[in-house]
Amino acid sequence: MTPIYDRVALIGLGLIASSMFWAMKRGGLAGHVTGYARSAETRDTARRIGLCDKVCDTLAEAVADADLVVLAVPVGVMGQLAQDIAPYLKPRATVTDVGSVKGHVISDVAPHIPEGVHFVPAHPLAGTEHSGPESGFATLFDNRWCLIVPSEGSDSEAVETLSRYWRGLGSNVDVMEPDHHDLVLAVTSHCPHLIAYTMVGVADDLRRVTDSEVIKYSAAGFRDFTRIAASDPTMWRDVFLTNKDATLEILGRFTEELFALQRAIRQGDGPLLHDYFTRTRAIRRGIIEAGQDTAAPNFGRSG
Ligand SMILES: NC(=O)c1ccc[n+]([C@@H]2O[C@H](COP(=O)([O-])OP(=O)(O)OC[C@H]3O[C@@H](n4cnc5c(N)ncnc54)[C@H](O)[C@@H]3O)[C@@H](O)[C@H]2O)c1
Ligand SMILES: O=C(O)C(=O)C[C@]1(C(=O)O)C=C[C@@H](O)C=C1
Repeated sequence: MTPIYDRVALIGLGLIASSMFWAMKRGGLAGHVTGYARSAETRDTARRIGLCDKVCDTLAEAVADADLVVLAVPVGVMGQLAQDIAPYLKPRATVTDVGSVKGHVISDVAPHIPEGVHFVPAHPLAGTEHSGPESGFATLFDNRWCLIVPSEGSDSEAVETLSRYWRGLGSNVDVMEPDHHDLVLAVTSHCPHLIAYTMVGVADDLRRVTDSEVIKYSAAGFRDFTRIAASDPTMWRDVFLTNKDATLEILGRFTEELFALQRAIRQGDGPLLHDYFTRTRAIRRGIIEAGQDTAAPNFGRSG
């Protein structure tokens, strides 16, 4: 297959960048891939496992000839990174990101993108609780959505080429406005993570009372929470600090619903609880019927 980009640079060699590298190789999407990570230890690991055709010791070398530069670092440092790479970008290159929040990333990154370089933000709706260069795998993006969130004035040809690239990585592609993206993700990803973090925190408090029983008798529901709550603390701190308005809006609604259910339990209101759970079961069934239940733990992992 003819590569979609001759040269790709991956900045930040964690779960998403390493999965992208293996998926690019599988699909023959890039001629040559450079990689850069901040720490020498991560760069050494990347070299040892054959991640990237060349692992560079400087940002300048990694991005210099790249047709596509992928920012795959926590959302809180995207702006600084864009500023650092700006002087070395090739004219007509495309810069993209994979950050979980879009509005904040766009306002932090866009001002640093030089004239003649295209900026096309994106977000793959695929991940695991693991992080780092060794956590990636080629099938991570298969049959998952990637949302392309063009910033003001994004070049339409650059958007089309990046969409083709994401389809080559295995994803379905949709285009979305930044504010809408951040609200949708607050509902489907950000607040569920916060709730999981909270529930595991509650259990941890309780553990002091029940000793190790929380771990020993951990039921499937709680275990699902602990998987999510094991996700990278830096990444998730940055998500909440940068998607503040949308997550606070959804948490407000969540708290109201929780109070309503709490009152139903106190008042022994069985019909309310039954109706509520019937409605939520229908949502789950709708997801399965739409073929979207690809988020099960380790879905698609080979080992
Ligand atoms: N993990 C997921 O489920 C998931 C899914 C979709 C999108 N994302 C987004 O993708 C991005 C990367 O997440 P990940 O899961 O690959 O994280 P990760 O922790 O596996 O990797 C992030 C990498 O960025 C590096 N890094 C951190 N600060 C840096 C800096 N200032 N300069 C250079 N490198 C720096 C880290 O050392 C690490 O190698 C984040 O913006 C995240 O929001 C994550
Ligand atoms: O499957 C998981 O472990 C994830 O948390 C992946 C997940 C999600 O919430 O679905 C997490 C953050 C992203 O930005 C996109 C995907």
